[in-house]
Amino acid sequence: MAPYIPGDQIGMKVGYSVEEGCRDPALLDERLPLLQHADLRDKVVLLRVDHNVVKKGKILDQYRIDVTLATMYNIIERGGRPIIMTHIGRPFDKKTKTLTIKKDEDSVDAVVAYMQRKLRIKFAVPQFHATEKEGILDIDTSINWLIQDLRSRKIAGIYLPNTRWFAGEEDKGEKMERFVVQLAGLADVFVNDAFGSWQAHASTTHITRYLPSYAGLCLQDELFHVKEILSPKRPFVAVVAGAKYDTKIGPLAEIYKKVDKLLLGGIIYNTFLCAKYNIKIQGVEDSDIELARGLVEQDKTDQKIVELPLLVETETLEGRFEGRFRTINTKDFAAGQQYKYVVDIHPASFETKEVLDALDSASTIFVNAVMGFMPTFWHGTSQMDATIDRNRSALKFFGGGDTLQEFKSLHPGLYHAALESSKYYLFTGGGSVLKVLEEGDPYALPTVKALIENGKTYNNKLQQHDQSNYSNY
Ligand SMILES: Nc1ncnc2c1ncn2[C@@H]1O[C@H](COP(=O)(O)OP(=O)(O)OP(=O)(O)O)[C@@H](O)[C@H]1O
Ligand SMILES: O=C(O)[C@H](O)COP(=O)(O)O
Repeated sequence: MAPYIPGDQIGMKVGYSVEEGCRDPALLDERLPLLQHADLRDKVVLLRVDHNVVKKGKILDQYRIDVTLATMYNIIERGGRPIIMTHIGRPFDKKTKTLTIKKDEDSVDAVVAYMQRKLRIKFAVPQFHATEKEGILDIDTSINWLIQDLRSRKIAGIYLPNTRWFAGEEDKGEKMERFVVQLAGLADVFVNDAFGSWQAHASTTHITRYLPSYAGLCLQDELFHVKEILSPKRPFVAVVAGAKYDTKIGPLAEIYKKVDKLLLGGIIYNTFLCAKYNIKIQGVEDSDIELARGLVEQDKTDQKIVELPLLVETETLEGRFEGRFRTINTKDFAAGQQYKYVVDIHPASFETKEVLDALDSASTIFVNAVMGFMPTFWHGTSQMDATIDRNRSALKFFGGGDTLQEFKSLHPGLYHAALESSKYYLFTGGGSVLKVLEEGDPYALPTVKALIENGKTYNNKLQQHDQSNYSNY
């Protein structure tokens, strides 16, 4: 406890301040411009968050929203007026190059409704004209009406439509430039609080070229904690599974060098098995199998990948129908064989000696893993969570939108205990942690690098006033 002495006039103790619960910003790289250092009074603040928690129009786990509320409170308490934005899902199909807006599935409405219920304040969501295959081409000037209401405090905030509904968000050329300039024109300051959204897109990275930009409080926390797995206590085991093969196979090769053991699941594992055993699994693309060959070669000598031997094969993705799914064993794989969809790791895989040895002896475990096709094939993920929890002494880091969401829905008690436990840390982004592990440096994430570059340009100096009042947020 420290005495709290208000102003200069009184000069005596009239209360005390509680030190606990505030992170010391000095523990972060000093090149990173921090929200605490921004001048926010009467400024419109464009805040990028990762509220990518909506599945088919519903929120399954609010964690990623809740951890950004401190940043929102900080902005509003210091006189800023927020325009919030997030991506939801992957509406742009890289293969067909079409952007499909599915209002019932990937709009921000469920997030806005949740925040309004939670905070009892009102947000407005602007509507823009969308084309059929390219999404929204322009932010039109009708938004100025909402900005007027925002400045005059008639509304508490503006929440933009899904950033990936905009043609410029993932573009690399003119459409991106146009979108970024329009976005920047809405605000005075940019704050990035989206640790999970590491990909260099318009609203995460390019926007920093046009506005003074700062790291939000959630991003700061995540950068602080991710350092802990860059120098892990060994043995270090990573479990990587799920669906995002395209963005995760690259980092995996580097991560392989850094771990002692690696367990794979989901589409990533299917692809690896196709490359290793020269088999075919329905839905696994030949081009992806080629990308996995490097990992197979690497593992012939280093033997770090612990095989989960029993898998679940199904004839249909429509459901779990008796007689239409079966257990298969990697021991039976022979070159040239063809399998239907492989949609889960059989729970018994986690009872084999090799797997138990790896997980029970680990001192650090990183989990970015949904083992099966959800919500139907959940059994492998459930067993994985339980097996990992048996190791009471290891530091356990879970990261990823779906990873956390499934952890919560399959083991609600354990999930809530993990939130409070010093042996667990839950990251909002799984792909981001993989990227940090690949780069070996949290400040090398493209989004974070952009903030640092911006700091040099705008020379975001800590103001005396802000330092005394806000450096302990
Ligand atoms: N064998 C499989 N076949 C098809 N889909 C699978 C399979 N295994 C897992 N999945 C799907 O993978 C998805 C989760 O993967 P994803 O890579 O998005 O993980 P994540 O935890 O959200 O990480 P990140 O935060 O990096 O996105 C789930 O929707 C699940 O249904
Ligand atoms: O869920 C996630 O991992 C983040 O929101 C990032 O999503 P992305 O991999 O589609 O960029």
